[in-house]
Amino acid sequence: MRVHVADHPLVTHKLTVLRDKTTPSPTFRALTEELVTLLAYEATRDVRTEPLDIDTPVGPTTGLAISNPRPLVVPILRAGLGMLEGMVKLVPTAEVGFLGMVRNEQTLQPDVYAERLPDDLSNRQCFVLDPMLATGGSLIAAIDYLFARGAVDVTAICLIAAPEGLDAVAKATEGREVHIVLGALDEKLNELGYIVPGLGDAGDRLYGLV
Ligand SMILES: O=P(O)(O)OC[C@H]1O[C@H](OP(=O)(O)OP(=O)(O)O)[C@H](O)[C@@H]1O
Ligand SMILES: O=c1cc[nH]c(=O)[nH]1
Ligand SMILES: [Mg+2]
Repeated sequence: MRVHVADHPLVTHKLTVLRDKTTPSPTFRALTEELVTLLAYEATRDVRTEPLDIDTPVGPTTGLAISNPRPLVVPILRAGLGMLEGMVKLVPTAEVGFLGMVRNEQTLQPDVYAERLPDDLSNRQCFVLDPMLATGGSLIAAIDYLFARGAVDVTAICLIAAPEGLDAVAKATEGREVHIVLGALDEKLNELGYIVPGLGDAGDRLYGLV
């Protein structure tokens, strides 16, 4: 598993505002979208492309285009939905699938309550969006879904991760092509399974519902 932690002052600045408990939902949503765009730049570094011949007003040249089959972007509901617009702004030709998951707050195990993905993902590059990688249970379940359908590689974009969750994902996905792009790698998980210092419950902060 390849992990990239963004080391850029713009990312850290925006994350600092996001973490602040006084930041209201509208600002939180705007910053989440801006952050995913910055992280997507790194996450799409290995997106598959093919040469494309075009004519500029001055003459012919060969550029490149994102190859078919198009990349699949999969936000994990709810909180991952806050990252979708930022991602598709950068990769407008991507297809979008959805996975709805909620972590049981007692067992910390993810429950899948919605799934809308293409049946056949063979030869597809997939980009999973979820702001928080805590125990890793939700991301492991999402990655398992995608590989079970034939995905060839999966890149997850997360704003914040805990070291415990990152280790769990690395173990569970050994031997598979999995990349993780993070805005920050935090200190630890607390006894309730929240990332410390983290930003609290990302879904609640985005959408204000419990
Ligand atoms: O790594 P894990 O321990 O699995 O925790 C991370 C998950 O928790 C949050 O979702 P949550 O279950 O709160 O659902 P929500 O997005 O609807 O708030 C977050 O968006 C991840 O999906
Ligand atoms: O810190 C955490 C852990 C899981 N889910 C969140 O939204 N935040
Ligand atoms: Mg939540």
